[in-house]
Amino acid sequence: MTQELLTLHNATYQYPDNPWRLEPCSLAFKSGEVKAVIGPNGSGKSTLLKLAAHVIKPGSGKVVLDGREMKSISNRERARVLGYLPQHVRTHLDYTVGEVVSMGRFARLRGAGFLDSNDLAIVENCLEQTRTTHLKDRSFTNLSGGERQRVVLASVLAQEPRVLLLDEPTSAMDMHHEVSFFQLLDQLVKGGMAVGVVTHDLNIASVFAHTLTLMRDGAIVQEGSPRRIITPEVLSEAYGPGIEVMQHPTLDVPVVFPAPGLTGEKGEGR
Ligand SMILES: Nc1ncnc2c1ncn2[C@@H]1O[C@H](COP(=O)(O)OP(=O)(O)OP(=O)(O)O)[C@@H](O)[C@H]1O
Repeated sequence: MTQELLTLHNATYQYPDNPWRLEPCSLAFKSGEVKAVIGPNGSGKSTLLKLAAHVIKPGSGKVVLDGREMKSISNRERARVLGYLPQHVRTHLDYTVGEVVSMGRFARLRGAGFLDSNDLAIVENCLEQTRTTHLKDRSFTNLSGGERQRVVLASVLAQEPRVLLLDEPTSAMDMHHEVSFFQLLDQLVKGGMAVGVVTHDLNIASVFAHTLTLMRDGAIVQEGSPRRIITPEVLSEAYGPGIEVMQHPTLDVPVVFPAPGLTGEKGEGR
């Protein structure tokens, strides 16, 4: 049975210096499910995820993690249940990949605060799962964008979270690495994790997500299965016209293309 591990109840948010506002949002991240949050630039996807991860706090409404209101949970407790990967991970400090992934264990360290053999085995396993073992001794700052994204996932997985929130985690990956990344998410949810992922790749979302949450202008406009959301009618509510949807040639899912003639110079006049 799917269990709601993280829920937003009419959560709103307004940045201090910006009239833009996240309208009351209610949604649940469930065990066994990948939920993709989609929508045009500036529609509020990252804000929604930051609220869910307690990086920012709701102006009204509430966020509940594993049955407890988020504001009553300590940072350490939260990090044992919830892993959050922001859109941009910046570091100027010269850590190795192994060190970056080991940092994911901090919320779970016991005793004197050193990694024991169990922690080290978990770090190795997270490197393997994300195919980054060969990068272990490299400096994190010298990695390519796609390599960094795999390493920060490894670090978040080292927390052993039950809920994983990922903001555009594959934006710098080539298509094969993107597919293996989503295959890993699929395995993780089969093991009982709840995953929320912001992505602009509607086709990868159609293949791997169980539910799509579509946003526009700071509000959730639709939620449902890929088959229900990936239609020209529903998508155009958020993205406007110029969308074509077809059946994937080998998988039983819809795929989406910009419609030539409506999307700029290349399509005009064809
Ligand atoms: N720190 C901030 N301070 C003020 N306004 C912000 C801040 N971060 C985001 N915004 C504004 O809030 C709105 C929603 O931004 P958000 O990053 O949630 O959108 P998004 O859907 O994730 O966009 P994108 O697809 O471009 O990443 C935008 O108008 C943005 O300019």
